[in-house]
Amino acid sequence: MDATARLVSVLQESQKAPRRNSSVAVLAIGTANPANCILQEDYADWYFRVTKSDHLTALKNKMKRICDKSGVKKRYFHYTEETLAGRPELFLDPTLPSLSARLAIAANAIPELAAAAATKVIAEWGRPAGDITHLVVSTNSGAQAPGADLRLAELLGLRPTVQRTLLSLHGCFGGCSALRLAMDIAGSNRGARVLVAVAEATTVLSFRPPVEGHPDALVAAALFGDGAGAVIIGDDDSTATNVERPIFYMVSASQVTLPGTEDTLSMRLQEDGYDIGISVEAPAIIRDNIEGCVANMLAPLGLAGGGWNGLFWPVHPGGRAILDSCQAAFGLEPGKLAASRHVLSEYGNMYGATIIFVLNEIRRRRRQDREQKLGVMMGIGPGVSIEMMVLLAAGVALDSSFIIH
Ligand SMILES: CC(C)(COP(=O)(O)OP(=O)(O)OC[C@H]1O[C@@H](n2cnc3c(N)ncnc32)[C@H](O)[C@@H]1OP(=O)(O)O)[C@@H](O)C(=O)NCCC(=O)NCCSC(=O)/C=C/c1ccc(O)cc1
Repeated sequence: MDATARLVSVLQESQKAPRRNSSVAVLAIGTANPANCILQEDYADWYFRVTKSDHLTALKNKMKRICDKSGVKKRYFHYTEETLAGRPELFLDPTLPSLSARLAIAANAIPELAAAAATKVIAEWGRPAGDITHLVVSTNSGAQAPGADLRLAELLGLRPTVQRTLLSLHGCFGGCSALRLAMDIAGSNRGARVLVAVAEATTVLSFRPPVEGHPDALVAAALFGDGAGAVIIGDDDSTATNVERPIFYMVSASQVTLPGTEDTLSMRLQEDGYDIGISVEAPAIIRDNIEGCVANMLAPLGLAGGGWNGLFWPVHPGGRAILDSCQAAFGLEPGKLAASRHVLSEYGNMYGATIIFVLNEIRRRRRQDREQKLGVMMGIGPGVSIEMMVLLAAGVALDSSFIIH
C-alpha cells in the first residue's frame, strides 16, 4: 500500500471515531508586512551606518559575507531610519536600558500587523468576523496583559465571547504551535472557526548595534524580518459549502525536542531586548536528526518513512543552511523546498509567521502543480524543538472510491 492509500484508510478509519481531526482544514490564508523594505545587498551598509558602526570594518565584512550566503534578497522592518532617530537606546548604546521602550512599541506594532494579515484572511474566508469562535495569537514580541490577542479582537470586531489564547516565546516554531492548537480546538468543537494570527516584529526587541564577540547576533541581524500571517481553521463537516473552501486538511501533529540542545537556539529577554543565541552547529544538528523525527511522527499513522520526494514540504526557512540540511537529510530533489526558499528570499526569517507565508506560497504553486497530495509541515526553533504536521491538500482525488472535495 503506498503512502497516500494508507493515509486514505487512516482517514476512513478516523471517520468512524467519535472525535477526529481528519476533516479539520485550513480555510483561508493571509499575510502582511510593514512598509519599510530593505534589499539584502544594501543591508550591511544600512545597518552599520545607522548604528554608527562603520569603523568596525572586520565585523561589517563578516556581516556582508553572511548576507551574501543568507539566501535572502529583501526583508521588511517595523523600524525605519526616521522612527529610530532620537532613540539612542534602541540602536546606538546597548548599555542604556531599552526594554520598556521596546515593549511599548511592540504593544501597538504586533496587534496592528496581526490585524493587517487577519483582515485579509477574513476577506478571503468570506464570512463575517463575528463568526470566529476562537482566536489563537502567537508572538515573541510582547509581555503584557491584556495582550495582543485582546487588542486584535477589538481591532477586528470579534465577538466579546471569542475564546482567546496567546502563545508567547515559542521562537520560530510559534506558527506551527498555533496551527497545532487550532487544529485541536477545531477538531473538538463542532462548528468552531479558529482565527490564528502570528505576528512578529523581530527587530523591535532585538535591533541593536553590532558588537565584537557576538557573531550569532550578526546572523540574527542578517536573517530576521518582520511580518504577520493569519489562517482560519474549521471542521469541514460544518463548512458553509457555498462560501468556505478547504485548502489543506490537518491530519496529525506532533512536537519533539532534541535532547541536549537547549543552548543551540535560544532567546532571553534582557534590559536591552532579546539576547539571541544561534549556534553554528544548528544546521548539522537538524540534518542529523530531522528524518528520524518525521519518520517517528508518521509511524502511528501507519506510514513508513521514505519516498520523501512524493510529498510536499512546507518547511520553516530558519536560514539557508537549515533548508540545505532538510534537503540533504530527506534526499529531496532540487525544487522540493522552492516555496520555503522563495519566502526566505522575499521576506527573511519572520520567526513563527514565516510558515504561514510558506503555506500561502505552496497553495499558490499548487494551482499549477497538483501532484503531491500529502505534505509534512515543519517548524524549527529553540529547544531545539521541531513541530511537525501532516497535511493533505484539498481539491485532489485520493482514489476512485474516496474523494475529498
Ligand atoms: C546563512 C548562514 C548564516 C551562513 O551561510 P553558510 O553557508 O553557513 O556560510 P559560511 O559557513 O561561509 O558562514 C559565513 C560566516 O557566518 C559565520 N556563521 C555561520 N553561522 C553562524 C552562527 N550560527 N553564529 C556565528 N557565526 C556564524 C561563519 O562562521 C562565517 O564566518 P566567517 O568565516 O568569518 O565568514 C547559514 O549558516 C545559515 O543559514 N545558518 C542557519 C541559521 C540558523 O540556525 N537559523 C535559525 C534556525 S531556527 C529559527 O528559525 C530561529 C530560531 C530562533 C533562535 C533564536 C532566536 O532568538 C529567535 C529565533
